[in-house]
Amino acid sequence: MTVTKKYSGRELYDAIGRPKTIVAPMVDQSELAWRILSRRYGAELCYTPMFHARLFATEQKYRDSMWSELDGDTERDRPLIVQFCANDPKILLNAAKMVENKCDAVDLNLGCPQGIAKKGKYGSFLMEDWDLIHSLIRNLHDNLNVPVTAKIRIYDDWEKSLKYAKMVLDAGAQFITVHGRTRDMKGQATGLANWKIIKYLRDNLPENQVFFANGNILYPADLKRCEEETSCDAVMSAEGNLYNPGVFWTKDNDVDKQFPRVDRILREYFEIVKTCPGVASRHAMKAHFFKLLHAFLNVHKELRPIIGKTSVHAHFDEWENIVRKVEEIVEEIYQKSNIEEVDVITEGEIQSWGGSYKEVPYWRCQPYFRTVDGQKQNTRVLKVAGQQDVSSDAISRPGKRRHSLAEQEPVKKAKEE
Ligand SMILES: Cc1cc2nc3c(=O)[nH]c(=O)nc-3n(C[C@H](O)[C@H](O)[C@H](O)COP(=O)(O)O)c2cc1C
Repeated sequence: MTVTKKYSGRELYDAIGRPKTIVAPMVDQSELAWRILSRRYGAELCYTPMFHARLFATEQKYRDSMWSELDGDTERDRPLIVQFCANDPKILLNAAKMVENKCDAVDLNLGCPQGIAKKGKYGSFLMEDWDLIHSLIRNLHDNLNVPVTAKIRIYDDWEKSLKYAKMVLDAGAQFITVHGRTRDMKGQATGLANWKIIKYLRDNLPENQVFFANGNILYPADLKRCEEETSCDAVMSAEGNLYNPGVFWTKDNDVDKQFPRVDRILREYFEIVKTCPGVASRHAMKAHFFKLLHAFLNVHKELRPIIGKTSVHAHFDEWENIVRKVEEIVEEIYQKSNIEEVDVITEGEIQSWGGSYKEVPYWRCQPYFRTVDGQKQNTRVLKVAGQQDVSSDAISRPGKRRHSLAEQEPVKKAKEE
């Protein structure tokens, strides 16, 4: 069936309110509850985690584990783009048809760099087979009621990257997201995303093309910097959003929105999880607790094993105890300390990626930095809390971060392939 009228990219972008801030597709992490929370903190468009098209199309159990009746809900979960990995146009279409009335577009994952994606031939391992990519996108473009979009990685070769992006658009992709890393930039070799090539692609694609940039967002201020440096329509964040949902808050400099207190955000998130049907939001909960509390747990280490051993299937009361404990600890911090003096977000030195480092108290959400030696983390934050002082040299560039989850989670989910 050929669809007679559906939005072009620019029409769709306008129709969904010209979003500027985007929650990236993240396996096990951009599920319904997280999206609802992120939207409250400034995310204007969200992607689902990558769903495996064949499993989604053929296995009810898999589908139920990924998708609930509230996903794509017009009140709470839009605008929404559903992402699939696939290598068979018919199967992809079958999967996409199942969600086409519950989302604003369907995205093809062309970025997963995992070994499992290599084995199953999907994600970034389709980069060797442009004909297949073309037919995957074209078939959706011709037959789906909603537009198709694509998220790509780059090649080392800028010209090849440009030809590649043009091919993806020629096939029918209406939005293109460029993650400014090559397929080999993963694990220890993740490195910095290259905004210059993102800009190069932007400049050499049709002016009207809806274009999103992805990579290296740590602070709200990085969003504007990225937009200016790449001329993109909107900026997508994955890790920055996971460690601090406030990363998308740009309306004002409200510290409570940009760097939320961990006790408050944890409570807010937990209450949202309780309202979400299906299992995906529950399954993702433990990982979200750890990330939201990352800096906090470096100080209150005693909570780590408690969270670690609490099952995602445990009664909510067990999780409630953890949330309460965090609330008590932060309450105590505010009672004991002269918070006026320490609870200040100050600008640090300019880092080599171009942004400025901020000193954020450990009881507030903040980006995750790994140190050069991989041993100590968030040492600057501890310094603010008066517990430790270290040289700024101990802080690595964001490029030293390892996207361990980015690399591992898709393996877990897609291992049936
Ligand atoms: C936990 C996690 C899961 C991810 N899962 C997906 C995914 O399902 N689909 C996808 O296209 N990219 C996935 N990615 C990659 C991100 O969407 C993003 O392209 C990458 O992390 C770079 O953005 P960042 O620098 O803001 O983290 C994942 C990343 C993380 C951290």
